[in-house]
Amino acid sequence: MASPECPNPPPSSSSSSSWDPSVSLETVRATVDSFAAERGWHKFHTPRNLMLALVGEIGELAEIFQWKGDDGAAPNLPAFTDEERKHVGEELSDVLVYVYNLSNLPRSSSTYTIRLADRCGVRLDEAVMAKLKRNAEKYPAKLCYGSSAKYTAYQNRGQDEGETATS
Ligand SMILES: Nc1ccn([C@H]2C[C@H](O)[C@@H](COP(=O)(O)OP(=O)(O)OP(=O)(O)O)O2)c(=O)n1
Repeated sequence: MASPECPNPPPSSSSSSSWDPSVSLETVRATVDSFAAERGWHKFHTPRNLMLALVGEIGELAEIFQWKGDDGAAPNLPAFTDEERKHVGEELSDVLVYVYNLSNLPRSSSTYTIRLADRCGVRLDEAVMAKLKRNAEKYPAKLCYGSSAKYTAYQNRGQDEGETATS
């Protein structure tokens, strides 16, 4: 039986951004897995620690949206500066990285992360690859192997030893 016609059909897509198909979620997962292995960090990436890290990154994301109001945080983020928009992409990337490490979490969590980026007009495919590169620079394997300390703990030591651990 034919389905009844919708009187006001929605537009087929409201998407303002796109996704490079060469950046797959498997690329993100595998890159983070190598990143953790090269630093001896699998022992820190327990479900408990990843869940807490995920909540922390969602808090950082929420902070950028705080006080913007409904209109300011409408699709494509009209009240956000370019810097804030870039920051949204970075925090969404961290959320995606941690959600995807918690592979037992419902995949709807990554769906919401990707959908949110799309509605913000943020290219999450580009942002997440840039953030993964940045993470590797911030946490030089030689300096942080086997340690769960924040990158700020290596900054001075890195300069002394000719390594980079930039903020
Ligand atoms: N033990 C760790 C530490 C970091 N990361 C990765 C996942 C995130 O993508 C990013 C998080 O790094 P930071 O904890 O340094 O947090 P931020 O990048 O948000 O830096 P800041 O808190 O200075 O804004 O690095 C990880 O996988 N495991």
